[in-house]
Amino acid sequence: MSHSIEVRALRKFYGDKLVIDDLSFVVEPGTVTGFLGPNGSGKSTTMRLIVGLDHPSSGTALIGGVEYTQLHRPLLTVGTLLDSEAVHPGRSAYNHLLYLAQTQRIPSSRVTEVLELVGLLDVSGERTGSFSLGMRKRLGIAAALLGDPSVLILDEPINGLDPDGIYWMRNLMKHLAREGRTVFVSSHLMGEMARTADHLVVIDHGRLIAECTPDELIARSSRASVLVSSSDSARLATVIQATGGTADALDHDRLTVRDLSAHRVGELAQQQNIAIYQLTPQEASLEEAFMTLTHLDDVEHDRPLVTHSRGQATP
Ligand SMILES: Nc1ncnc2c1ncn2[C@@H]1O[C@H](COP(=O)(O)OP(=O)(O)OP(=O)(O)O)[C@@H](O)[C@H]1O
Repeated sequence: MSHSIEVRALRKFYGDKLVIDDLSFVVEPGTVTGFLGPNGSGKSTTMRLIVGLDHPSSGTALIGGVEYTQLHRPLLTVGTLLDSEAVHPGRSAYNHLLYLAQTQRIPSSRVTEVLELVGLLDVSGERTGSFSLGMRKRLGIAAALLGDPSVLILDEPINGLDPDGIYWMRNLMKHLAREGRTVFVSSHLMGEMARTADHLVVIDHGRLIAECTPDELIARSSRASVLVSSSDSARLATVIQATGGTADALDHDRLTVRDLSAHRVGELAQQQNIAIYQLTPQEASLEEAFMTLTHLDDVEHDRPLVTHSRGQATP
């Protein structure tokens, strides 16, 4: 059975500092949900609250309707890869996983299975202290998958991986979601999230600012633009500005135009007898959309971009 993650009116104070501020969102099974936010916005804290490593000041974080600490054998429901997870450097990969398996009465045959799944079977007898960052991440994923859980909570799993490792992790997360699992993953790498995530939860200063698909976030961005190369950039820029657009020179014959469509720019150039060499709509990247969203003022943050009905689940 698959479980969703449901965060409701979550607040967390550290001393008198409010770090998580009335945060609510839902993560559904069968999807990779990216958890985005600037440094210090509260992603790791939220994940720690979900898995009971810290207590909320108020509000709830439920997995399949119950708190993590109420789960009887948690590794069978939730697999985690959190930054803080430490592995004893003197222990072999196999023994590390075997120890974890024994704490939850998971058969040792599963240890071999997950080692094979993450590509560490050949080095499973080696001490983890000699492992590269990529190998340690794979070992962390193996530990997360040990109990064949329906929910995976992964904090920055891609950070520090080489291109092969990123490709492997991306496909693994998609595969796990296709199997019907709930995959909740934080990342700083917007390009990766655009390729991997079906849904996004975006926070800033501990508050929800968007719960939507990557495409919806990009559509919200005001950074969409048109790249124009022409025979007279300076004159075209003047006309564009007089018509309500903005035009920034990229170099002597190219402009980046905002707030006017490519169609309109073409018409204006024709009216002015300016030759157009190139006219290309530029879709904002997820990174640009994210920058736009996280630089909105507080008033606009009071109206988060929630385009999915799961954001309105019952309290
Ligand atoms: N145990 C703690 N005691 C006091 N403050 C804390 C504690 N843990 C986190 N914080 C503060 O809470 C805020 C959110 O931190 P958190 O690590 O959750 O953010 P993050 O979004 O995961 O950041 P990053 O992307 O840089 O990892 C930060 O201001 C951090 O300093």
